Amino acid sequence: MRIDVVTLFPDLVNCVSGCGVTGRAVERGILDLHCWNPRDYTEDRHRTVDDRPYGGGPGMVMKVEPLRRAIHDARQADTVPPLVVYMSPQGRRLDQDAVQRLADLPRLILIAGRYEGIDERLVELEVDEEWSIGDYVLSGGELAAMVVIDACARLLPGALGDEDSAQQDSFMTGLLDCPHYTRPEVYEGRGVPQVLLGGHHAEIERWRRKQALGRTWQRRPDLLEHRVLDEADQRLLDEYRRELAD
Ligand SMILES: NC(=O)c1ccc(NCc2ccccc2N2CCOCC2)nc1
Repeated sequence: MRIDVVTLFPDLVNCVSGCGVTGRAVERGILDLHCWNPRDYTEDRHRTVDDRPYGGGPGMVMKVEPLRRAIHDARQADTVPPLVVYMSPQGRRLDQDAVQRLADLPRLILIAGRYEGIDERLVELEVDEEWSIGDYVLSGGELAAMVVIDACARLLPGALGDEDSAQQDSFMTGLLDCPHYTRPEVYEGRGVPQVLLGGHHAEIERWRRKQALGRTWQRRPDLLEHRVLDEADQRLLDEYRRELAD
């Protein structure tokens, strides 16, 4: 998968290619990441990428032309047609299904805005979809773009070793994850659930599924609202709730 990011801070975005799952994906050639800086597409002496907003008001707005030229070069860098995504608080809320859809595409161009945002005519002319990583304001779109890059990279074949793919599955079920434990077996008087020490795999899987269902019901009931639990899951959830009552 190829991802191009249009950003005034390529050094920030390129951090993802230096470490972890994303770094390994880049190293393995699973993820092809490139940054394009609108400041390199200015023609004035001061390399101006922003200007004052029409209608007045605080802050500055990113100019169309430098962004447009950067996007044009990003598009031309590969024959594969890209989906152009603008990261903004006004975008649709990103969730795992949306990430899976983006990760299945051969190419993405992510636009990271700064200042108070970008000129609306750039959005009209170049942007296919607007996405938000959550209802909060960041100083720029770069961190949102890096979230998209990370979330997509994990889904690319070969990016996760087997040891991680189990982690992937638990989130793919649309449920919250179960608790995790590792050595020491007792820490400040707190032990590990006995079932995890017994090596009985069916029992362990059952316990993990029950914890995932129970925690989802307790913390994010909205995730269960549109979900019909099969009989086995419903029984596990009932058991979890009974144990809570004890
Ligand atoms: N939730 C998100 O995905 C998210 C994404 C970007 C972002 N910021 C960049 C930005 C992009 C577009 C418009 C405005 C802005 N902002 C610029 C700085 O000033 C505030 C407005 N913030 C949050």
